[in-house]
Amino acid sequence: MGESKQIRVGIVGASGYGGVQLVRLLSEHPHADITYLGGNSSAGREYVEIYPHLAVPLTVEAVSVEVIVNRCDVVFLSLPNGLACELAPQLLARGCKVLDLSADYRFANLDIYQTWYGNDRSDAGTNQQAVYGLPELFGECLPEARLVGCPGCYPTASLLAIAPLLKQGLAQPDSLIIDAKSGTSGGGRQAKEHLLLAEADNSLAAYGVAKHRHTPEIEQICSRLAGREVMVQFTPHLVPMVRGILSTVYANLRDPGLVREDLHTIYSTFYRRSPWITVLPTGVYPQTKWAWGTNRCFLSIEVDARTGRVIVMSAIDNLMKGQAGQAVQCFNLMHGLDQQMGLPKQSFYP
Ligand SMILES: NC(=O)C1=CN([C@@H]2O[C@H](COP(=O)(O)OP(=O)(O)OC[C@H]3O[C@@H](n4cnc5c(N)ncnc54)[C@H](OP(=O)(O)O)[C@@H]3O)[C@@H](O)[C@H]2O)C=CC1
Ligand SMILES: CC(=O)N[C@@H](CCC(=O)OP(=O)(O)O)C(=O)O
Repeated sequence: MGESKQIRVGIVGASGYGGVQLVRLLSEHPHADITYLGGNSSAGREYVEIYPHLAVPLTVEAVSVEVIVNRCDVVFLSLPNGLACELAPQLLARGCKVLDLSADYRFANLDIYQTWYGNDRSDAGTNQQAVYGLPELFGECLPEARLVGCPGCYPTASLLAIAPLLKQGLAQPDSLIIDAKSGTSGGGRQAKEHLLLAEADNSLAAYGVAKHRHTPEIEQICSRLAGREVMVQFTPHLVPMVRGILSTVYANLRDPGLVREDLHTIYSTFYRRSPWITVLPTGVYPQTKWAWGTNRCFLSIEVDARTGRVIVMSAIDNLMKGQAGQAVQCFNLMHGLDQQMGLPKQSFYP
């Protein structure tokens, strides 16, 4: 039974791509009232001026902890990395729950965060309280959570593909190779040269090879699942499309005698209580377009009997299951609500 009262929510970073998804979803959520929108360069602007199609009658305000804690029960921080770790300790101390969409609260070990993100931190105590917001793996921690570190988009797609392999000991952990592709909205709304239409369109390239900051995030959770240190090979690519991630994972099977039907049964059982995960029929491979605008993750499992490798394909919308949709799923579970509440189930197609 969920809470029946309305929950007062704030969104900081409301003008960004994550922020606008949150406004879209939460303005239609039956148990949420948006009471605060925060920003930096957009502060002082009417939200309808920034996003006329949403017709939300609020003004973006400069960030003020005092105002947020007076007006909100929960706040979503959809900000560049390194800002949430300044705000969250103050918000939590004043009784406001926090869902952070950046990387600030994704790492149990802050040394790893500091190595990869370079920000100095003085909030180790706060960081210890954070729950990694991937409900299909850690959902049981969410009802008690006051601080959620929502996962990155590539880690979400990749970990949902990998989890059954490691949790059930089906694959050799150090053989994991992740080849992932993202649409350009993954880079956010801020102007960046490589995301200009003339640069990104009609072209395909890898980036961050052997050094992308989602590598340690994926490794941290793989290590938890495998019960020992795991390293992965992760290569992201930029695709000339707006939304979507397709993550293709390769691993050596411990038992090369397994066939795809066995793995299909194992994955279907593993995700039997996960309404946002669809394990596709054998031989059907996912398209990012099937997840567009929804919180769904489509998985497909194949085995190459010649090499003894399993190949798992995972498709999500990076702005939904990879970001704002997943944050709303976590918000629901934090408040005893149905995890599907306020989240679209069917995509546009074509
Ligand atoms: N895009 C994606 O697919 C995913 C992104 N993420 C993470 O989510 C977070 C948000 O990403 P995204 O929405 O793409 O980013 P955007 O660049 O689209 O938006 C960033 C937002 O942060 C605000 N902001 C920046 N600096 C400040 C500041 N000093 N004070 C207050 N507000 C500030 C901006 O406000 P203003 O316009 O007013 O300056 C803007 O609203 C990032 O940490 C990102 O890594 C996670 C998963 C997926
Ligand atoms: C296409 C593209 O540029 N994608 C982004 C992923 C954004 C994200 O989720 O990164 P955080 O860990 O900072 O939240 C990137 O590769 O940096």
